[in-house]
Amino acid sequence: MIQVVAGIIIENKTVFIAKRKKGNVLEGYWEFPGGKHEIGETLEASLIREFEEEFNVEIEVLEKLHDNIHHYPQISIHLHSFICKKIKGEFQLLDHDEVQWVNIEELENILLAPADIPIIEALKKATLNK
Ligand SMILES: Nc1nc2c([nH]c(=O)n2[C@H]2C[C@H](O)[C@@H](COP(=O)(O)OP(=O)(O)OP(=O)(O)O)O2)c(=O)[nH]1
Repeated sequence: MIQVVAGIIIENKTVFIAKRKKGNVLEGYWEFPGGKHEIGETLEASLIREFEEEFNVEIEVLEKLHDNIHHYPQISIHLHSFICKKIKGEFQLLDHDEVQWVNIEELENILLAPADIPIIEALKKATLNK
């Protein structure tokens, strides 16, 4: 089982998602950006590192949103998602094919990585009265 972190950034009621690059596992699927947790790091530190590596932005990790285990044919992942905020920089496309901001209600019409599907409900609940 690998530990994976994913960051959820909401601005103007839309959420930031990125399309996985051609040639990567889950190529063409959209994800909440992040990546594998590395030994010796906190989950939050992994997420900050991944956003810097993949988009050259600095984020602040605000709160845990959800976590779930998903079994892919080749690998099982424990996915931890966190609500984050961009605090510095403009998004640069360094490791994805595309990015977009989508309304939370539109997320279910997007080809999200299968492990990310439960995050949609958690996100709807968390933002219900906001
Ligand atoms: N980053 C991210 N990975 C996800 C999500 N959903 C999901 O199933 N995954 C899977 C895809 C991969 O099997 C794994 C994360 O791997 P990754 O390739 O993004 O990790 P990484 O940036 O550390 O990549 P690398 O060092 O192996 O190149 O988790 C998601 O929302 N975000």
